[in-house]
This record gives sequence, C-alpha cells and structure tokens, in this order.
Amino acid sequence: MATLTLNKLEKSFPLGKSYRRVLHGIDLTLNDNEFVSIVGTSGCGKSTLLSIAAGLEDFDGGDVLVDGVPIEGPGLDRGVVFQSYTLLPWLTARGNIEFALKAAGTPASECRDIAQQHLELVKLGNAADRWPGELSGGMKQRVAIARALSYRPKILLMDEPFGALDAMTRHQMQQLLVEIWEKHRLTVMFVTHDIEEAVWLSDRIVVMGQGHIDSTFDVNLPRPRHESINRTPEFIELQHDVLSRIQQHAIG
Ligand SMILES: Nc1ncnc2c1ncn2[C@@H]1O[C@H](COP(=O)(O)OP(=O)(O)OP(=O)(O)O)[C@@H](O)[C@H]1O
Repeated sequence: MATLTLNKLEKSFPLGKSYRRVLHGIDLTLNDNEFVSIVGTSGCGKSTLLSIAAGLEDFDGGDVLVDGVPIEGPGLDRGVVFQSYTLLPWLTARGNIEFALKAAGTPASECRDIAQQHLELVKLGNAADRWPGELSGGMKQRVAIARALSYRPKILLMDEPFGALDAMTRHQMQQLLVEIWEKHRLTVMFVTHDIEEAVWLSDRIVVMGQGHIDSTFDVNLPRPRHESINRTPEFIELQHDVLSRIQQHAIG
C-alpha cells in the first residue's frame, strides 16, 4: 500500500528582497498503485512539487504524507529518477546500484544479488560491469531506474526521466516502465512535457497552472495499452483536451 498526499502545500523561493510564490494550496492525492502524470507550462512548479514529495526540497506550509504519515526528508519509501543522468562515473552499473543499497542499509552480502536482479529487471543483466561512460543515454536511465527500485520503494517519483532520449529509445523506455509498474504495482508521480507520453502511461493527468492545480483528467483507456491505442479517437481527444488546458495557461 502506498498513497502520497500533498495537502495545502505552499512554497516560495527568495526573489531579490522579496519572495516568489511558486506553489500555492496544492491538494493532490496519489492513490495506491496509481500512475499520475503532472503536466503544465514551463516554470509552473512541476519539478518543485516533485522535489518536495521526494523530500529533497523543503516547503513553507501544508503537509506531505506517505500512507498518512508526514515525511521527514528523503526516505526509502520513495525512489527518484531525474532527467539528467545521475550515475556515479567511477562505479560500474552494478556498482552504482550496490552503492545505493549500502547507503540504504542493505547487508553487504545481499547487495550484489539485489543489484543484479534489478539490472535484469531493466534488461541490462549483461551490462553489469560496464561503466556509465560506456552506456547509451537509454541504458543509463535504465540503470537509474534499477537503482531507484532496488531498495523497494512503494512510490516512484520521476522528473522528465525520458526527456533527453531520442524518440525510439523513449518509446522503448515507456514500455519498460509500464511493464515494471504492472509487475511491482508502484504508485508513480511522473512529470513530463510530452502529452502523448502522459496519456499513454497514466491513470490520471494533473494539469498545473502557475503554482496551482488547474484540472485533472482520468485516463479511462483500457490496459494493457497497445501501441495502436494512440490512434483511437478517445486517445486523440484526451490528448487534445489536456493540451487545450495547458495552452489556456500559456495564453493567459
Ligand atoms: N532553487 C530555486 N530558487 C529560486 N527559484 C526557483 C528555484 N527552483 C525553481 N525556482 C522557480 O520556481 C518556479 C517553478 O520552477 P519549476 O522548476 O518547479 O518549474 P517546472 O514546471 O518544473 O518547469 P520546467 O517545465 O521548465 O522544468 C520557476 O519560476 C523557477 O524559476
């Protein structure tokens, strides 16, 4: 079980001698096993929201709760994947995962096997001894996902994880993510600029305006979602509706 609740969340950043209010009154609950995408114009506060949920950024008011319990900074109940490759260059693919496992308090004798299992989960079982510099962008992101999942978080927080990948690799990564999500039944918060990606992956899409939630869309498309689903009228209509909401904010 894992629910993530953001309750009346407030966040400001210093701006000169004053403050810029970046999030105001965010109320959002991600239900157990739910895949929720956050979309919105650049600068509306998506990454700040995700960083707060990860416990990496503090906040000025409100609550962040996992299964009803307030978070106190980062925790093993939440795995995080960012757009930029965050692997340590001096450790192999497996070494990067072992490093995270050790930091999470996993007994040293178990780290190697768990790391290998998770590399296999992301279809990189044969690349365990490769260095980050020898991996493609997609492979690096697969290692980052394996690392985030290795200590068995209940919630996965992803900030434009496929934003730097080419279209084909991005598509493969989306399919892999859905496969993993279906197997592990994680609760996912997924920040993206790609509306087609959001519709294809999500149970629900949250559109943010500047610092607030504008609207939410339930994605009632059947699962598993085959590639051809993005050509159905339902898919295209939803994509159009989400884009229209975002554009309302871009315009004014
Ligand atoms: N550390 C910081 N200090 C000051 N202002 C910040 C900081 N981080 C973010 N901001 C500001 O907060 C606002 C929201 O930023 P955030 O990165 O959350 O937006 P975003 O929706 O994720 O944008 P993008 O889609 O471009 O990544 C922006 O105006 C940004 O300039």
